[in-house]
Amino acid sequence: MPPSDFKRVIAESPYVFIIGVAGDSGTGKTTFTRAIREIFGEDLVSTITIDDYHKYDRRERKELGITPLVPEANRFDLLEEHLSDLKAGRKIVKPVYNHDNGRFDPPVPFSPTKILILEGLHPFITPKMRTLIDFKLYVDPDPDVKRAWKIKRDVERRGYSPDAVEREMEERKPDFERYVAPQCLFADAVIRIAFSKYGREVSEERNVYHVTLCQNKLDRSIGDVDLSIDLFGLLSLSERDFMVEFTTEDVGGRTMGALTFDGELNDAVVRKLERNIEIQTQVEPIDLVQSGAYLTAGDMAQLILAWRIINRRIFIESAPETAGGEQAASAERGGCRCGRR
Ligand SMILES: Nc1ncnc2c1ncn2[C@@H]1O[C@H](COP(=O)(O)OP(=O)(O)O)[C@@H](O)[C@H]1O
Ligand SMILES: O=C(COP(=O)(O)O)[C@H](O)[C@H](O)COP(=O)(O)O
Repeated sequence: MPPSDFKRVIAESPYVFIIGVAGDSGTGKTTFTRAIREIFGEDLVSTITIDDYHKYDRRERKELGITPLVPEANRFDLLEEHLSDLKAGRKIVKPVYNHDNGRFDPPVPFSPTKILILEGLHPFITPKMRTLIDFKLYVDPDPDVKRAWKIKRDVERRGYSPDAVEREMEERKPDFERYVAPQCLFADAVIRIAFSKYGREVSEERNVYHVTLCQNKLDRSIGDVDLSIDLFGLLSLSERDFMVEFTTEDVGGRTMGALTFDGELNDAVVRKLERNIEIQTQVEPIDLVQSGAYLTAGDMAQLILAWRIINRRIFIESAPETAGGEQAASAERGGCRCGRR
């Protein structure tokens, strides 16, 4: 497929490709989802947040003494129905949860786009949801990163006090461990985020993190992307600290390839890498360097993930009958999370 054809092929195909993004509150799901929308274009991508499918409003949850992490506090039957409709190209009328007041706004009409992102606490919780989702991502920041992100966001944008956020995080921990974390066993890719090894202030001031992308093996590669392309030569062009490492990691009993980045790359290096990916895959990679002269480790992980999602989408175009199957180990196996805590 010529590079420029990729978006046209998606736009013209009837297939609705669903990307699921799972993770705890404040782990970067919405931020990541926004980046994917920018990469593929607003006309092709829309997002559903699973918070809209809460069964109870904030006051009712308080009265019942349950957190939104408990599956029974959510309308997964309705969500399954809606996902099936959207996958079949049908419009839905979607509920809306309002984070400002903790209540529900009137439902809104929602039309399917060719790429649909489903993000929230439980996208992989039922077998049907797992079957409907084509690419599953689990975001897993270190507890100290998660704490810093969640406090900042909930204080600045949702009107909570830092103490209230900390208290809530503590209260939610058992339900997180029980109902949200095990979903990483179903993921095609897991993103782990730690503060930069070059210093926490580098993370806080320049948004540079130590990011590990754990991935399943590809269904079928659209060309082996050889990232070893004189990587040393490339990296020595970089004006700032940058590291890349490839290992394998145990993710709940599965061995996944783990690609770790930390630091920043300047645009000359990134353009060379992008060009190399383009030549090898025949898919035009997303132009990520437009936003600034430096690309962070997190941007780099997003680029690889976006390429991986494209790969899966092309695979489905060529073999639609194999799409959406159960791919990972059962969550019952071992009952562990991402195998690292
Ligand atoms: N990749 C990232 N780099 C830097 N900060 C991030 C990143 N992802 C999330 N954050 C911070 O964490 C906060 C919560 O992220 P958000 O995407 O709203 O989480 P979620 O949707 O999982 O609840 C954001 O407001 C932002 O401050
Ligand atoms: O856990 C989450 C998920 O949201 P997100 O992933 O967007 O943080 C929220 O706490 C609930 O949706 C309700 O929260 P509240 O009672 O605070 O409205």
